[in-house]
Amino acid sequence: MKSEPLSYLSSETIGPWEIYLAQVDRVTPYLGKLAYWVEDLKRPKRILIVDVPIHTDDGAVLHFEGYRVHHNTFRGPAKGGVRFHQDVTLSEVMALSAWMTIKNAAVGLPYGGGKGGIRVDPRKLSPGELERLTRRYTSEIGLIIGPDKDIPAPDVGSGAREMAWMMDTYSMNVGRTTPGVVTGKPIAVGGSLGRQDATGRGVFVAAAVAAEKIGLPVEGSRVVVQGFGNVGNAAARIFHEAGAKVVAVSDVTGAVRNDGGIDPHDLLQHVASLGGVKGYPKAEAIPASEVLTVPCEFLVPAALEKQITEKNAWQVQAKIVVEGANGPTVPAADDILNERGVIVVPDVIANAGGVTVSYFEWVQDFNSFFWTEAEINARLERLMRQSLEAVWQVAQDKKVSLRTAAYIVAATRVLEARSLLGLYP
Ligand SMILES: NC(=O)C1=CN([C@@H]2O[C@H](COP(=O)(O)OP(=O)(O)OC[C@H]3O[C@@H](n4cnc5c(N)ncnc54)[C@H](O)[C@@H]3O)[C@@H](O)[C@H]2O)C=CC1
Ligand SMILES: O=C(O)CCC(=O)C(=O)O
Repeated sequence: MKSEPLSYLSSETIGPWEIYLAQVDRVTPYLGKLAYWVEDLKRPKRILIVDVPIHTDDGAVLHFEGYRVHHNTFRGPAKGGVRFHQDVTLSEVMALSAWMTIKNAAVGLPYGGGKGGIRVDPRKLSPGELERLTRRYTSEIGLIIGPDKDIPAPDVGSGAREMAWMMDTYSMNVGRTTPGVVTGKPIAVGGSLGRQDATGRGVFVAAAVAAEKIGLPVEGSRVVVQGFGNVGNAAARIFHEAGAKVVAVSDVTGAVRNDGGIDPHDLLQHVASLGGVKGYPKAEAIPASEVLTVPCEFLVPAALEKQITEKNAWQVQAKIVVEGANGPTVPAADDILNERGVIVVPDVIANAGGVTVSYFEWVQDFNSFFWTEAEINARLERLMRQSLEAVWQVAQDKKVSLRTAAYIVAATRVLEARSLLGLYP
């Protein structure tokens, strides 16, 4: 794979939306006649900013800012998660929605791209306050969501519980039970088996396919995971079950390392009782910033954007970076890793397992007919394998990084749809 030009964009100044635009600029020369339509990729179709007021438990009124962005709907309804985090910005939600467009197209799901978020630290709200926040937000964005318009799902800070509240609020507002309005719901209200672990499982499959390509055995390999939430902990468990050794893990509370291996199931119990990996007694505490540079075969960033930058990319000691998170690597760091021969399996493929099983959930909800977990996992693995194999081939043929190759596949699908739909009038 040939290296691409070093980027002038510094991680200090670049925001998530600019990162996405830089990624689109890199793919444009490979789009042939479809480049005529590339501006479509650079503009979200629709942005909704909402005020979300709630009553706190002590009777005060608090206001939060919420967003729902439809980046694109050429290939189907918008689809993507909802983030509850204190640093959520419109630029971030725009980028996250655009990455959904690319991801859904890269794996061939019949969706456009959307994403939502509320700037809130959910750890500071009681369960009652969180429920009121989620319900009010759902009503506020109710105009633009729906099973055939835009289907939210979990992202950072939200999970099955919030999806149940969203489904119930939407259902109340439209007067009928509507499971297909959200995915990632609890099984009891129309959720899918396998969705909980699907993103982490997809990360594992992507890692295994990339490893096969370079003759690297997963069994006995070392894995480092940044972020031990839905994606990170599932990925760690599945790697561990496949015989890999998880040697370092971090989350917002801190980082721990044990070169002899950490049992992610045991770590999960520690996190469940103490709220984070900090203080895990069977590993050594290390500075959180060091986790990305611990020697390993697989590095799985599974937290937030802009973690691998031009500052630490030289020190990354992994053979393969598998992006569980969205946007963890800035373009300048992509170039450095490429230069150093570190393979980066990009977010838009590596973490597509979540939305893939969301798609299965949506299909099951429409049919009111539910599949077994074995069927779901097998279909997930097949789709992830096929998608990464196709992207790998493009990367070889065009001599580009896997990220640019994934964008070539995805942008071609999105813009082909645009060219067929035409412009009105
Ligand atoms: N939940 C899903 O199905 C999908 C999630 N993703 C992406 O995966 C990433 C993680 O999402 P989830 O696991 O769902 O979120 P989560 O809320 O379940 O977990 C986030 C984890 O990241 C940790 N974290 C936060 N800031 C950190 C920091 N500065 N350093 C280290 N760890 C930090 C948190 O402590 C927590 O362990 C996000 O980028 C998200 O967009 C991508 C595809 C699907
Ligand atoms: O499951 C989904 O619909 C979306 C998951 C998501 O937000 C993502 O892939 O980044």
